[in-house]
Amino acid sequence: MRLLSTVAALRCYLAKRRFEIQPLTNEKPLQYDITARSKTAVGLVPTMGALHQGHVSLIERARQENATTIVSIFVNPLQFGPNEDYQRYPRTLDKDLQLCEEFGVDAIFAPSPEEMGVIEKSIQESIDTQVTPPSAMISGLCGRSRVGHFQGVATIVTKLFNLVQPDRAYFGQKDGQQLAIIRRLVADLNFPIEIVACPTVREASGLALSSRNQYLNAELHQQAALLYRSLQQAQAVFHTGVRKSHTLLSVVQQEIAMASSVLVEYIELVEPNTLMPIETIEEEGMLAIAARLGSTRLIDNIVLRDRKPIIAIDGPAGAGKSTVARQVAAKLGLVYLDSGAMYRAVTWLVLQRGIPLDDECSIAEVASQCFIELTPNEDLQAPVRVWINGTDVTQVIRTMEVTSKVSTVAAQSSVRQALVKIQQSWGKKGGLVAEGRDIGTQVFPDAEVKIFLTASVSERARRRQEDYKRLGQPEVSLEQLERDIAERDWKDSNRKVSPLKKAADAVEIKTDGMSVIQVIETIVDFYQQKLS
Ligand SMILES: Nc1ncnc2c1ncn2[C@@H]1O[C@H](COP(=O)(O)OP(=O)(O)OP(=O)(O)O)[C@@H](O)[C@H]1O
Ligand SMILES: CC(C)(CO)[C@@H](O)C(=O)[O-]
Ligand code: BAL
Repeated sequence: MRLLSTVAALRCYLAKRRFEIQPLTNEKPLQYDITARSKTAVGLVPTMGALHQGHVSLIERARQENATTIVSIFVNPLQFGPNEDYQRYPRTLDKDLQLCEEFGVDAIFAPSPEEMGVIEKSIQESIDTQVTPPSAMISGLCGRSRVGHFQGVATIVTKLFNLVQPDRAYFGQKDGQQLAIIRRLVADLNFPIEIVACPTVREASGLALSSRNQYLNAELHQQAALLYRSLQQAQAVFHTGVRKSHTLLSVVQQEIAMASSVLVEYIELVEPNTLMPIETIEEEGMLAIAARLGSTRLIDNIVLRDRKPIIAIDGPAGAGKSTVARQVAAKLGLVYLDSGAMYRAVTWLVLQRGIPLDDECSIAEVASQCFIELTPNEDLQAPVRVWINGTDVTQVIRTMEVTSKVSTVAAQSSVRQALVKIQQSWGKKGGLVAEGRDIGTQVFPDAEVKIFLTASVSERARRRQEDYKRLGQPEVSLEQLERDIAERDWKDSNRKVSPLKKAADAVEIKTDGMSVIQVIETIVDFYQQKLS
């Protein structure tokens, strides 16, 4: 692990690293490895140090998804107000280094304020260029008492993004307002960076881990657990069907009033992306709290979601995902989101327009402007009906030509980005069974049920041979099919964009020796157990 403290060293390290890890095109092991990481991606975990298990969860996620993981440690003066705890903030670099080493971080970037070009003053006193998020996002919640805080965060995060130029950056849901502001920053300033939100890690008492918990004495530490407990009380009331903001907020207020030493700064219910206050939860709401315990200011939040469940089914080619997903959806009265059909529809459009498959820029243009509709077919055995730009392509997307080109088109990052956006907009209300390579990891990381459907290479080769036989296609040897499948697995799990990966919280079903009906029953049982 490298410790880098200057911009020059960081840039040199990244340039070398990016050169060293160029993928070797002929390096294609026959062994299928779902734990393989994207070969060139860089993941950034921005922190202020005093690392704890919350940070470790971000690091672990970054390690899973990238070839290189960089942790930045910088107590940023710009985000502290004149009366805040900048001087007192815990600085534990030696311990942080040990922890990063233990969890496989590749490099730490720990610059001084001078190196970052910021004087040790608040944002109001800074004379340099600043990044100001939309005022509606920084004036409520923490922004009310921490004036200038989010300009300080946005400015330093922009600098870190420009310095590291990561493919992905990892932030905790605990700082929910920060997360929404950074997502907006990335969208508004067109940073080509994926923002990955990680769930809040908590102590057994429910208290969210925070570097500031060290400030609490034993008694306050115990009382601090009330923050999350009060949010959980409101969540329980929400689950009984209450949607009104004032009722949910008063549940939190009543609960928190039990501890005299907890001084509430705010309790608010906002839309999690725009941070606008909401009266009634239509789809989702972030219930957020900030409170003082003695001189320590703590924050926490919980996202309340009123949506029907989503089942995410991922797995390698030939595992039977589409057959299973369609029938699971029908059994449970959910909509089947056929992502394969969406990628086929874009492929059809590309071919129809005569665009060469290596003209990624023209394909990006087509994908980012297309309009796709899917409607379930009454007949369970028949495929979902698909329209692209108003043309019904249900039949034509099943031709050999589209079949042979779809994986090349689907591997292009612009295509995946465009389609993931559409899928996520459909998923807002839930009630879906979606199937693909990255549904549980990228498209719906908060899906209620995640299944990883797989089968051995030999089993999938055998099934494909049977399919070909049934369709009257020329016979292909099992060895050839096994080689093809292993190669496709390798490509799917090693591509830079949305690689095939089993989500950490997915249940694996290996279908060797199982009938389709048995697989469907297993998933339906699991769904019913999980949601009961
Ligand atoms: N308990 C946690 N679970 C998940 N992520 C967390 C947790 N605590 C902090 N993070 C995330 O770690 C990143 C760095 O946060 P930071 O270094 O400010 O730590 P912190 O513990 O939140 O400190 P503080 O509470 O003092 O602000 C942020 O993206 C933050 O959301
Ligand atoms: C994102 C961040 C590292 C910027 O200084 C900080 O706000 C934090 O630790 O959450
Ligand atoms: N948003 C976490 C860092 C801070 O409170 O300044």
